Amino acid sequence: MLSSDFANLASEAERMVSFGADWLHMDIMIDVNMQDGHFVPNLTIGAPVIESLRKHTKAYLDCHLMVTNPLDYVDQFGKAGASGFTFHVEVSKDNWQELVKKIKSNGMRPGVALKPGTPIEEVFPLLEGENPVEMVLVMTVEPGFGGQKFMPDMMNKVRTLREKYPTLDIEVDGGLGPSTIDTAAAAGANCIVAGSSVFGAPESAQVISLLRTSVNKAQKTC
Ligand SMILES: O=C(CO)[C@@H](O)[C@H](O)COP(=O)(O)O
Repeated sequence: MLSSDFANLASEAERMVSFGADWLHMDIMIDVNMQDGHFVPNLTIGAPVIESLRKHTKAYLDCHLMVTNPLDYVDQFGKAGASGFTFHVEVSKDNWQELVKKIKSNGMRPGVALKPGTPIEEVFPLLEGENPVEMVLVMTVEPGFGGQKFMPDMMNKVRTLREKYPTLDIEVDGGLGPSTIDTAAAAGANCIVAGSSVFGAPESAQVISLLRTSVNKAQKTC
């Protein structure tokens, strides 16, 4: 939803659901009380906006927390009605087990994300054991802004994940659209985040349908 009209978020959400979106991907960029800056060079929305939006939609709110201390936000987002809570592995190597437990106890689905420069091996521990994350978000752009160019090199990460974890939900995020979806789907991605290619299209519903068809051809959708 980063590409949507934030002044009309509820109606934009309803519009995308009516066009066939399965999930609404919410880019959360809200580091506060940070001495050393922010996890990403941008600010967007926080839990109060999720709480307001939840009053207008039953859609799955797939929250991607691009923040330095995700543990600080779990309770807020759970109470606000978030469906998925995806944190970054770069800032949770020491406390991901606590994070996953807290996310689940708040009724949300835990996911882990990684930036383009982070090796895929860094998420493997979070997929093992009795309390694993349930989705991996492979960033295909540097997080912080929509409308950037898809990074095809990230598909090696998706292929590696798909081979190792055949039933895992693998989400890709950044520069996905009609010209890049087949590459991502063929690599094994089954959850597709698309902002500017959908919101910027004259026929958004057609783009959503094209994305889904490509993934269905390659494998099942998430
Ligand atoms: O998390 C991010 C950006 O930080 C992504 O969700 C982008 O917002 C995707 O936008 P498009 O590349 O699809 O326009």
